[in-house]
Amino acid sequence: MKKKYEVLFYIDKLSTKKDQNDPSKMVFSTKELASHLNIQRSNLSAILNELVRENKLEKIAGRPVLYKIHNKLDEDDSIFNQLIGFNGSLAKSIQDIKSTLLYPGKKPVILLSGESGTGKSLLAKKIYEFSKEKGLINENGQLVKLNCKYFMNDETMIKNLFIDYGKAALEKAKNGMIYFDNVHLIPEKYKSIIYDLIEMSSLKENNFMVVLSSDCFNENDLKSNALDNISIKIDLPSLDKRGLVERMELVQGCFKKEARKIDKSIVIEPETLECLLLYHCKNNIKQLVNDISSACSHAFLKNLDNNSNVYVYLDDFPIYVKKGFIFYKEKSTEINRLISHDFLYYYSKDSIEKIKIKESTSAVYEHLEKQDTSLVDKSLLLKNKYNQLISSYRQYIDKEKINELNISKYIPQEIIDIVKEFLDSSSQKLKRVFPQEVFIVLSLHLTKIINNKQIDSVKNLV
Ligand SMILES: Nc1ncnc2c1ncn2[C@@H]1O[C@H](COP(=O)(O)OP(=O)(O)OP(=O)(O)O)[C@@H](O)[C@H]1O
Repeated sequence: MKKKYEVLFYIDKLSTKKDQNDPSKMVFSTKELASHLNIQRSNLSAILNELVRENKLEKIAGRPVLYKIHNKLDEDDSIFNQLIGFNGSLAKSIQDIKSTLLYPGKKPVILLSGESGTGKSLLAKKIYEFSKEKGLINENGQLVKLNCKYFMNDETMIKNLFIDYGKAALEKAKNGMIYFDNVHLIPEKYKSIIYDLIEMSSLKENNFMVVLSSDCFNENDLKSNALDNISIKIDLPSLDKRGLVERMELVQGCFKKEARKIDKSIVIEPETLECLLLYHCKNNIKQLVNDISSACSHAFLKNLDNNSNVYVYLDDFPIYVKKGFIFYKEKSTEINRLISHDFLYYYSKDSIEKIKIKESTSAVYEHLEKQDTSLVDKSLLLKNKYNQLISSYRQYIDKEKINELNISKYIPQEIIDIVKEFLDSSSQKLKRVFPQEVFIVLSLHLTKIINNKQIDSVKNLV
């Protein structure tokens, strides 16, 4: 690693450890740094001045001259910050990768482990870009990707990996980086090629960095001697483990990207966003990205003739996306915090806007009335709307301690009678008993609709 980055990384690390509330403790003299880093003072001064010129350090004039980090490394790290989750589920992994890369010594070998579609290739690309920016690999060094998937069943290809295609790839990766994808797919007897690859990477005439990726389900297959040389293993979380806030960021990012592609705004209903946050994505982010992209192209083709915004409906997605509603109940609190049900979401290439919709024009009801909405979709939509209704009224009912005995304080008697009659006859027809909560919610909801939200006792409802 270039000495310059060793110095910068060291100061950044010390600044993190020192008391950040006391700026006087975040500064360093050349003497102090020279003794810690074991670099001659004259060489160190030259490096420090270069870092000041590059705007990475600030020089504080005086005796002795002091230096401090201009921007913390984390703050000016625009490469990893492009990843969704850089300050959340990926924060520790990114910090570990940076520390490993910047630590003096020979080039590290990094193993990225995670289920399919969790972002291994994208992270490998960011490692390449970061390494290039920090001078760890050559300015002209290329990123070469070898996917074991394509030669796992082809013995000749595996054997020739270092002779034909492989040789050409190694040549191309000289002074750059090789990303060896899906290494767990290499048959056991050929695993030693990974070991050879790692050995070759450090030879002066090759000098490339090695990043490997593997599916975490097959980790045991990797525990062969061939992989003893790995410097660091990074586990990428599956989409379920990233949490809904990050998933929302991913969904929003995808719609913005699609809007950029078609150069039009994309309009999404809140119910669609809910399903996208909740459905089971077997192939993680990759599947989410693909499902959103195909729905957008489907909607775009339907709207080809007009110049207005492209509306992407739940119907444009496959049925398994719509089934996301099934999980609404267990995640309703978090979903309600993230998605506003009375708004339509407009995505353009560089902005997201929310526009209020009236209850009467709610997209859900429009959908229910549409001829081509299937019965399954209708029942899913209704079930979801019902769950939303219950959870939004429940807070109010709990707060006001409303029950069957005191409900007449809040609801006109005619409405109470109508709801009672309706539930009694439904109960007989459907042969089921409705809980008290259903009676209270229906009464409140009906009052709210009839009075157009003007009754004092219910006007604060959602
Ligand atoms: N942190 C992230 N932020 C934004 N987009 C991401 C992130 N991680 C992955 N993606 C996107 O998800 C998709 C899948 O990512 P990627 O191809 O890197 O996954 P993978 O783990 O290599 O997949 P596979 O195992 O199938 O090869 C890509 O479109 C990528 O841009």
